[in-house]
Amino acid sequence: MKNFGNQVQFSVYQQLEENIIPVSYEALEARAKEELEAKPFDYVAASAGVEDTAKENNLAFRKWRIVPRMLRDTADRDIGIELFGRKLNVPLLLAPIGVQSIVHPEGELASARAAASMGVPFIASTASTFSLENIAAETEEAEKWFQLYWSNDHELAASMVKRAESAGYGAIVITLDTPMMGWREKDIHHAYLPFLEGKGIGNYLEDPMFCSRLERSPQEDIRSAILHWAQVFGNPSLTWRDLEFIRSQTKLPVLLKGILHPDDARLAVDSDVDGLIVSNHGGRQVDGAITAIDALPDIVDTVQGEVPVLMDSGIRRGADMVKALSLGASAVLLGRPYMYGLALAGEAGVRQVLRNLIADFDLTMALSGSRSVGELGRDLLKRI
Ligand SMILES: Cc1cc2nc3c(=O)[nH]c(=O)nc-3n(C[C@H](O)[C@H](O)[C@H](O)COP(=O)(O)O)c2cc1C
Ligand SMILES: CCCCCCC(=O)C(=O)O
Repeated sequence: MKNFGNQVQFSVYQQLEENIIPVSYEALEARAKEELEAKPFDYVAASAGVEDTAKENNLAFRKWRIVPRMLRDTADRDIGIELFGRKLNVPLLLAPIGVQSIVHPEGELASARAAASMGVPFIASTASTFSLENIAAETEEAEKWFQLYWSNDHELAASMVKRAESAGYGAIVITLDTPMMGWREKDIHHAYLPFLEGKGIGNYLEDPMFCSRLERSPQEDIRSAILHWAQVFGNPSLTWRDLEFIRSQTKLPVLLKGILHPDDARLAVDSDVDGLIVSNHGGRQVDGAITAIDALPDIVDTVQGEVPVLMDSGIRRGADMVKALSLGASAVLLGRPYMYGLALAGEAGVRQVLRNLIADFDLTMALSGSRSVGELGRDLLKRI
């Protein structure tokens, strides 16, 4: 993408393009709160405990300041990168987010289409409303990854990985931080878990291994299928030794999501994984956990470039992207902002969230004196 920020500014200032959703993240969230019922809004917006980590995820970015460089000829620039041998328009992916139909009936299908139209890889969650095959069909050749919640039924986990490979997904992301749900006070207050209403289990209901475990098909007895899902969803007994099993099931790159400790980063690299995602799950799991941007530098130093290190949790604006990439992230994942775009305007809303973020990133990078992502480095930042 060349000089994308200028193109967007031009078309918006000239009113060639309309703003269909609020531009600022804070206004976007506030509008989504007005539009959605309390239960689904809180499911997306809220986090674990007193939500300290969720708040700090955003504030921690402010402890890093960009020190822009001048007279560096940024007239002609390119924000593309290469990841696992594929070219990406921008160092950005859509984070895996489950059960998107609670905010919009087209859920993941709309988000995946918007991502594909912007050249941004979509990471489909195991907990998607729609099956991974249906999501893949919406995006055809576009780059997409599959996120695995590793069931305590190993054959079910293997079956999902194989389905993802057949459906054209380009990488497997194993999320390690959610073998069970964190203590999410607002959801508990509402007594709300969408999965128990049969939402967000499309990948299970269409899985032959899952269905083979049921006495009756989900069409005949959805209640039993939901109860079985609740029994097999997570696997808190996994250890580093188990990773070899998933590795043996696929030739795709395997990334681990939810790494925060440098020692775990080392163990991951030594376990032959292909990439890491530094993440605290948007503060939804361990309240009080270190923020992802604070965890990132030590992990990058530990990994020493052996595998790409991606990050999420708190990416809201272009400056956040510049800071994460300057600290050594290869790319970042966007989470809640696109869910609010989806809630307000479906596919077009997600596209506009992406448009604004990418334009902001392009301009912030250029105004800081870099022509390409490869030029971003720690020398551009000061910690205050
Ligand atoms: C509503 C919601 C559902 C999520 N579902 C998943 C999921 O199914 N799998 C997963 O790995 N992460 C999931 N996440 C975590 C995101 O992938 C990402 O780590 C998080 O949103 C980053 O925080 P941020 O959105 O505040 O930037 C979910 C997050 C939200 C808000
Ligand atoms: C039983 C836990 C399912 C969680 C799936 C969605 C998710 O990751 C989230 O944060 O919410």
